[in-house]
Amino acid sequence: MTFRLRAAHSDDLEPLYEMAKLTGGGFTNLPPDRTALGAKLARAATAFARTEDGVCDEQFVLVLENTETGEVRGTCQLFTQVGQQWPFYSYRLNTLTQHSQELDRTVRAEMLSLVTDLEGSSEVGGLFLHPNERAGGLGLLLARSRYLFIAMHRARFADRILAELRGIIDERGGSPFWDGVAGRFFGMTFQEADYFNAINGNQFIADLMPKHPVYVAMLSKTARSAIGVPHPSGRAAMRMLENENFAAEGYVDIFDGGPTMTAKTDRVKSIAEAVSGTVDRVDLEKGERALLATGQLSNFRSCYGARHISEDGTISVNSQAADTLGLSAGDTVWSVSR
Ligand SMILES: CC(C)(COP(=O)(O)OP(=O)(O)OC[C@H]1O[C@@H](n2cnc3c(N)ncnc32)[C@H](O)[C@@H]1OP(=O)(O)O)[C@@H](O)C(=O)NCCC(=O)NCCSC(=O)CCC(=O)O
Repeated sequence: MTFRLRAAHSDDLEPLYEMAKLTGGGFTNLPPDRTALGAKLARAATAFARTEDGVCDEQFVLVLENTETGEVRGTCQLFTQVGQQWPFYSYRLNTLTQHSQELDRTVRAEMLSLVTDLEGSSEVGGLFLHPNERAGGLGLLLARSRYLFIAMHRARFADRILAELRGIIDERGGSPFWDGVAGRFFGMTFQEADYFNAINGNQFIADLMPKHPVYVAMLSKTARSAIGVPHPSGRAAMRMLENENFAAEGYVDIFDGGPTMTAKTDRVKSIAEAVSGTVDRVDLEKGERALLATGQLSNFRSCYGARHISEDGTISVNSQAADTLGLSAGDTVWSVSR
């Protein structure tokens, strides 16, 4: 079976909707709502169509396609500049240390402070692979292809990049962090808020969120233990982010407490190691396993393959990858070791 990533277009609405229904909720970037997904695809079409360089508030959607059946089996997204239309709020976990001489006691209090520190960053998100295709390396293809896309369109992205991981959700679909923090100010369950959020965006959360720092010690044990902890199904995503040099630096989602991971864009491993070259031969038999990508914007496509980089910088690729990407000698290809 051969898989290829490509730019999403409006015909991908139904498969995206079918996948969105499988996420189990709380997955902000992939709501199971045709109107919201259609708007996302329209926004991506505008981003793919703009050819000037420079960072502005845009969003790209990519899909993973089985090249034999044409079926869409996975998706991922890139946001170039968060916090432009509305503030991008996060909770930052801070520590306040105080000392009493009379008691000879030092007390450390952890606090969650509402901040907009990450405003202006780029974001990767909406990573989803159909459950039947998991554990075979396709998740890595999906995630890492985005970094090749960034390397290939570097001027369209900011110098810092973030990824938000979904937080803990209990058996009833509730969020212990929501129940302990924001939920107290909204008069809504997490599921109601999640649904409203999927359809209308999360501005209402920012509007009604308490603006003062929250002392962690005053939260329930279940809310406390959800701070900065990813949903179990997000562990693979977290592992992949860590492998790319992203780190959790104390920022958590104001909604579900899930960790926000950040990195300097040029230090993301797959971006730093991505190289471009002109295709020499397309019949390579033995080479280094690699991710290969080609094409600009709406014509972007990527897949797994094999490469050999010659001393003059030209690159030979295996015939299957060349077929999958439609490559011939003289084309430009970007690659990174697998
Ligand atoms: C995240 C993906 C796409 C990953 O796909 P696969 O499970 O097929 O992954 P894979 O390619 O086989 O493996 C990727 C890497 O994760 C590791 N891995 C796999 N399962 C793991 C687990 N349970 N705990 C820790 N690590 C795990 C593998 O060893 C491998 O790392 P090594 O190579 O080191 O062995 C999928 O699991 C999925 O769709 N999950 C449900 C949706 C979801 O939670 N998406 C993330 C949302 S968060 C988001 O979108 C923001 C983050 C982002 O966009 O990057």
